[in-house]
This record gives sequence, C-alpha cells and structure tokens, in this order.
Amino acid sequence: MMRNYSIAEVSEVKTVGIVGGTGYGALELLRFIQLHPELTVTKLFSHRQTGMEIQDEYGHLKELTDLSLQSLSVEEAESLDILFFATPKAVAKEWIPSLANKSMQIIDLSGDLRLSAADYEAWYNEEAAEEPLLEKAVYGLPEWNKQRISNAEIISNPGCFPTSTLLAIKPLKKLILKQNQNMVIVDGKTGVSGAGRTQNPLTHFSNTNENVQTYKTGSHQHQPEMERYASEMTGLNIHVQLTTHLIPMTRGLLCTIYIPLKEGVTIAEVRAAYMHDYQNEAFVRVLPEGVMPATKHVYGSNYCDIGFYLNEKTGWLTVCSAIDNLVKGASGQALQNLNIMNGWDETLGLTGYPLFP
Ligand SMILES: NC(=O)C1=CN([C@@H]2O[C@H](COP(=O)(O)OP(=O)(O)OC[C@H]3O[C@@H](n4cnc5c(N)ncnc54)[C@H](OP(=O)(O)O)[C@@H]3O)[C@@H](O)[C@H]2O)C=CC1
Ligand SMILES: CC(=O)N[C@@H](CCC(=O)OP(=O)(O)O)C(=O)O
Repeated sequence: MMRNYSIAEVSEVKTVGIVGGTGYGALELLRFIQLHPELTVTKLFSHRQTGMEIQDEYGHLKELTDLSLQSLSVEEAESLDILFFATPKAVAKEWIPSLANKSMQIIDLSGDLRLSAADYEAWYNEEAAEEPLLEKAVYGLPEWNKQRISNAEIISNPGCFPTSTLLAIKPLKKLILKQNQNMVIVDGKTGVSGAGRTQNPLTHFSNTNENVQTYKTGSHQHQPEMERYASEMTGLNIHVQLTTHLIPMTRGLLCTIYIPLKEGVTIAEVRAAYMHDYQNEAFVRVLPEGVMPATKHVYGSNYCDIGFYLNEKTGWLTVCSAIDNLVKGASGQALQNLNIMNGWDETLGLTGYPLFP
C-alpha cells in the first residue's frame, strides 16, 4: 500500500528529477518537495543502485514513495522541467553542458560552479567547468541576489559554511573597518551529515563520538568561496581565516565570525544594519540583543539565526550564525532558489517549523 500525502495535483505540476538520488541532499529535496504544491519528483537518478526503489534503501520512506532509482541519461532527463544535481564534485559540470539547452531549470548543490576556474582547480583538485557555463550559473544566495536568481536558468547553490558566513557578513558592508586586506576570522562547526552518506574515517562513530576535531585546516574548499562572495557583496577585498570543526551531532552548522569594525560603530548601528537587510527576509531571523543562536533552533528548517556581540574595547564584532547544513546549507536553499526562479512565493514547501526538541 502506498500512502499518498502529497498535496500536489500531479497533472498540473512541474516535474523534477534528482541526480545523486540516494544521498542526503536528495532525501531532503524529497521531504520538502512532497509538501510543494507546484512540484512533483518523477525521476531519481543513481549511478550505483539502479533498479531498486528508494524506499528499499531508506526505511523512513516505507510506503511513502514508490520512486525507483534509474541511470542518468540525456534522453531520460530531457523531458523534465527541473533537474537537481545533489552529487559529489565533478559530476554536475560534466552533465550540464549536454542538458542546458533543453529549456530545463538546473540547480547544482555541489561546488562545481561556485568558483573561478583557477580557484576551482586549486581547491577542488579537478578540471574546472567551461567558462561559458561558469558565467551562466548564478550563485544562489537569495538574500543577496534575488533579482539575478529570478532570471537564472542554472543555479550554483552555495556551500553550507559560506551560506552561514555570508549571511552574517552581508549587512555589515558599510561598517567593516577598511584595510588593504580585510581580515575576517571564521570558526565553523558542523555535524557529520555535512559529509554526506558515504562512510569515511573522519565521520565514523568511534572517531566522532565524544570528540571535537578540526578538519581540512588550511585546505577547506569553502575558504575561496567565502572570500569571493564576501568581497563581491561588500566591495572590500576580504580575506578569510577559516577553521572548520566536526561536532558529534547529525545535523546543524554554526559559524562564529570575528569582524573588525570602523572606529566608533555602535551596537545600535549594527542592529540597524541587520534589520535593514533582513526584516523582510523570510528565512533570516535576527535575534534580540543578548540572544545567541543554537543549531537546535533551526534543526530541519530553512532558517538562518543570527546573533551578535560588539566588544567596544577591541572594536571587533562577534557574529554567530546557525543553519541546518542540509536545509539552508543545501536542499532548502536549493528549493528557495527554484521558487524564486519560477516567480512563486519563495517559502513554498519550506514553512515547516524547526524540529524541537
Ligand atoms: N551534506 C551537506 O550538508 C551538504 C552537501 N553539499 C553538497 O551537495 C552535494 C550532495 O551532498 P550529499 O547529498 O550530502 O552527498 P551524499 O554523499 O549523501 O550523496 C551524493 C550522492 O551522489 C551519488 N554519486 C556519487 N558519485 C557519483 C558519480 N560519480 N556520479 C553520479 N552520482 C554519484 C551517490 O548516489 P548513487 O551512488 O546512488 O549514484 C550519492 O548518494 C555534494 O556536492 C555536497 O558537497 C552542499 C552543502 C551541504
Ligand atoms: C563534515 C563535512 O565534511 N562537511 C563538508 C561540507 C561541505 C560540502 O558538502 O561540500 P561542498 O559545499 O564543497 O559541496 C565539508 O566541510 O567539506
């Protein structure tokens, strides 16, 4: 028996395919799209587990969907209205050129299209996508560039640490101390689902349980992404000192960001800057004075919670920014982008409360 709780009328909705159909990003897309009135997932692509149903792989989907996993081909994909790539690096950039002319909307959750060719090759250790594709892809951070997203055919969905960090930095454009090289320190913490479903020694239970550890120090691929877009959005030349930590939890990501401000800037000016940029944004919650965010408060949701503290002696601002890495850090933001591309309310499918406790 199949339990159909979908609110979509299948004949009138846009069809969606997901590549990387067995991964965590895909699971989150399935969860949100099931509540979306304009969309239905019709194809799940897998390169390894074709022929089986997704409910056979994931017990939480039992009797909820009979979607099968199939191999990706241009022929199978070209009839779709929308295609998400929830795949590891270097997959989307190979497929998109043969699909991009099919009047299909494409959203890539990987890092393939976020950086310049030179930076991608240096930080991802892969050959970069062709320049026309890099130019065509729009960086999908809705609270920064909604207009460009609304006209985009291909979205490069931001990374999880950059989403949290860039949302914290953007409103401070006029308040950051101007130097030849503007230094921002980012102390990032993430749960293990950030590494996806594939087992690896870093995220193994024995290594993660009751342990806090840094990883990819000095080599994290999100450093150039933060630098590129923080510089573009502020007009400053921003350099980031990033340290990422793995925390023994499944979901959640919190960045603590240290930013030197111009002399004399007050906490009231800081608050005014955040309220100016975010009071009309559906998914950014600027917390009241003295309240700092927690990953539990955004768990399973598309919210980004931001709190801050100004040390008047040093002139440094501490901003804490919490998201769910799989939602605002990946699939939720991808769906928010798709809503904007189609002129729909950007919250469609994404209005569920965070899960607590
Ligand atoms: N997890 C997170 O919090 C975030 C993830 N991202 C990015 O989103 C993307 C998806 O992440 P996530 O879902 O967590 O990753 P997962 O590892 O959970 O899933 C990726 C899926 O991609 C498929 N895949 C693997 N290799 C290939 C290949 N060579 N060709 C085609 N498909 C392949 C696999 O499915 P199958 O074997 O069935 O084909 C796998 O299930 C990644 O690029 C990740 O870096 C971005 C932000 C946050
Ligand atoms: C715990 C863990 O490994 N998290 C991953 C999350 C980033 C990610 O998913 O990669 P892209 O954004 O580059 O696609 C990491 O820190 O690399």
